[in-house]
Amino acid sequence: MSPDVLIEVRGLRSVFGTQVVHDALDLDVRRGEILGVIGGSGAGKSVLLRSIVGLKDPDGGSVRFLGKDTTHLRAEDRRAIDRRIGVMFQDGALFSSLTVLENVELPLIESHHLPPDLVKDIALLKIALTGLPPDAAAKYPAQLSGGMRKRAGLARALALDPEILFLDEPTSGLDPVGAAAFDELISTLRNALNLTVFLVTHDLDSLYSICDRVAVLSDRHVVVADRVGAVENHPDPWIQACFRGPRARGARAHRPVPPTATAGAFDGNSR
Ligand SMILES: Nc1ncnc2c1ncn2[C@@H]1O[C@H](COP(=O)(O)OP(=O)(O)OP(=O)(O)O)[C@@H](O)[C@H]1O
Repeated sequence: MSPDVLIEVRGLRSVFGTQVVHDALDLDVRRGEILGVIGGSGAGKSVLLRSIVGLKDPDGGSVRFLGKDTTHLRAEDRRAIDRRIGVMFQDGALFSSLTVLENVELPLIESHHLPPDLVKDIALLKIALTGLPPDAAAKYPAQLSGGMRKRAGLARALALDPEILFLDEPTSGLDPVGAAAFDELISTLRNALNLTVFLVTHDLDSLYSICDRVAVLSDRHVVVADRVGAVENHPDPWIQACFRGPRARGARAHRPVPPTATAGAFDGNSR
């Protein structure tokens, strides 16, 4: 396994009853990249994310994290890998009975034996990193806007200083300005914190503006994983329908010039 590959998925099979969601699925996640994962509704993007982060056992094949097969780990080794992974689910998946601060403190309390004051300081730092105002820390999730809840979910995903961040449709439900700001935040954090980002999305603007590579799920496997400029020319019918539509034309037209800092963070960034 190349040292540039952080996660290697090989021959993944995922089954629910009689439904085969993934079959012979291969995918590499390279260190430092923002990998966009797209596909039609029900193509298996979220199940793939859950399989990689250990929330669903593969029904076949393997998931390797830094060369280590994660499917047959002792609990202690699983916890060590979990500490290197941050996950932000679509709705933020915050505990409604806890404040934002308490939500972000929780993984720190569960994983480290740190003094309460230090836990609080680290959590407040993560909250600030995501651009939330200081008064958001004391609020409950129901008192926040959708965009603020997503930032709070991101702060919690960053709590343990992960190497790799998994984001499940982070811009869904945001207005275009809020979605663009969230994209920029992800790109900035990737560069500042040397993160690798696995981004499940339906948002074509995100693909063009921040993703180094795009993996397309169709027909139970990854049809192509490449720079967006190469993916959009792939002959797969779903890809053609996706990238030839009016929304893709709009996203391409607004493609920003990649910042030089982004280019430096990932060698393969050559959109
Ligand atoms: N726990 C589960 N039990 C049974 N079926 C499941 C379960 N989780 C997912 N599935 C099925 O697996 C398939 C893939 O689901 P998944 O959520 O990964 O799709 P997706 O590509 O993320 O879709 P969307 O873009 O709509 O969110 C769907 O048909 C879904 O119904």
